[in-house]
Amino acid sequence: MTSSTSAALPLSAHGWNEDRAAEFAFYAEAGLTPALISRVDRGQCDVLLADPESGELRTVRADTRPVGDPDPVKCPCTGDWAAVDLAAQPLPTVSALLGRSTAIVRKTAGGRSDGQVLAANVDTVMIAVSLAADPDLGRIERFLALAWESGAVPLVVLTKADLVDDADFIREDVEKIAPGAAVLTVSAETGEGMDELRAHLPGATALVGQSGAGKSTLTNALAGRHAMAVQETRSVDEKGRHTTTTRELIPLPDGGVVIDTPGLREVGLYGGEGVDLAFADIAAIAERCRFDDCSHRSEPGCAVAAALEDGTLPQRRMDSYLKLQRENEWIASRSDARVAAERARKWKAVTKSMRGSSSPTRHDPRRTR
Ligand SMILES: Nc1nc2c(ncn2[C@@H]2O[C@H](COP(=O)(O)OP(=O)(O)OP(=O)(O)O)[C@@H](O)[C@H]2O)c(=O)[nH]1
Ligand SMILES: [Zn+2]
Repeated sequence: MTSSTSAALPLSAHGWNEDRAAEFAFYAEAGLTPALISRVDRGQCDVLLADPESGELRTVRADTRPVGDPDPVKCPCTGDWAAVDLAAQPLPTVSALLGRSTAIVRKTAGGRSDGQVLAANVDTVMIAVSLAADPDLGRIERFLALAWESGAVPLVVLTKADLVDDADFIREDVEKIAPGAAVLTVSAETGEGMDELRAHLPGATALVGQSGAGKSTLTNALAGRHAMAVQETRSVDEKGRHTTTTRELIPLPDGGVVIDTPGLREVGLYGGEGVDLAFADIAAIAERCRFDDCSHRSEPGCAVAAALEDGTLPQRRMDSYLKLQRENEWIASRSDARVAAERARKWKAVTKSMRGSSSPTRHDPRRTR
């Protein structure tokens, strides 16, 4: 066993594995320590690491400025694995980030087309939905698209089952809009469904959902301690103050981690295949269309139109699919425009520097090389 893996031993229960150790070997030679980012603030973060002396898991404050990036998606985020220089003064520094196995990326709130990483390296994205109000199917579909796109496995958890009599009926409705994902009902209050939930959560889990959905309550139940503050009143469901204000990673006593995220009001998608995965049932129907490139508008032999007609595919779900697809296309076109603008800017800089270095023997830049 190399010193870098033995030093990281307590981290093995929380996601450190051979792939990460192999990627880290380079940094181990430079004397850096492997660490898991548990929360990020402006310019600094908390990391979990194995204390080099005692071998115990310990939280350390570190400077993140060396790994800052103009692209917010590349900035350090909760769940990232990092190489930390513990000897740096006045504060340990994060010298590098390891590659991410998964990342939950949403479009930043507001009109901009930047991405924002909610959590990195999670195996499961747990979508918490309160049973205290009628579930908003469109919103769940949106969260599912975000979850599928992350590369992790989505899991829908209907919370506060103690408040309703028809939890199982609601679960059946939600299962219909969540192809490929498990849907569970739980109550943190009575403990109902909690064992089944635990069985679904090996490894790293991120909790997403609206404010008041019960994410922090679930995090505390899973952690077996009061790790996160919980809303005081129960009447604020679906609106109300946001209790959780930062994304926080909590190591679980039996291994694995949970990342609690603040309630999300706006969940803009950030492109990719997530929408198609979330609506795999529609893709399956479309395979039966007569034409391979059927637009499902007016073509003869359109299986999607037939499914809408006979009600096997609800119009609401089709509309939701088209809406999320359009949103994704908009983001894709925006990032294409951004790439083109970036390229133009670089080209301008290159030609400018060529002009600046003009000499009597200057060549036509198009003909050099
Ligand atoms: N009856 C009942 N109430 C619950 C249950 N789980 C959570 N609650 C209540 O729901 C409210 C919101 O719970 P939180 O855990 O703070 O919700 P959150 O999703 O973390 O909210 P933000 O931190 O704002 O994103 C609190 O008053 C909880 O006590 C449950 O299983 N049953
Ligand atoms: Zn069709």
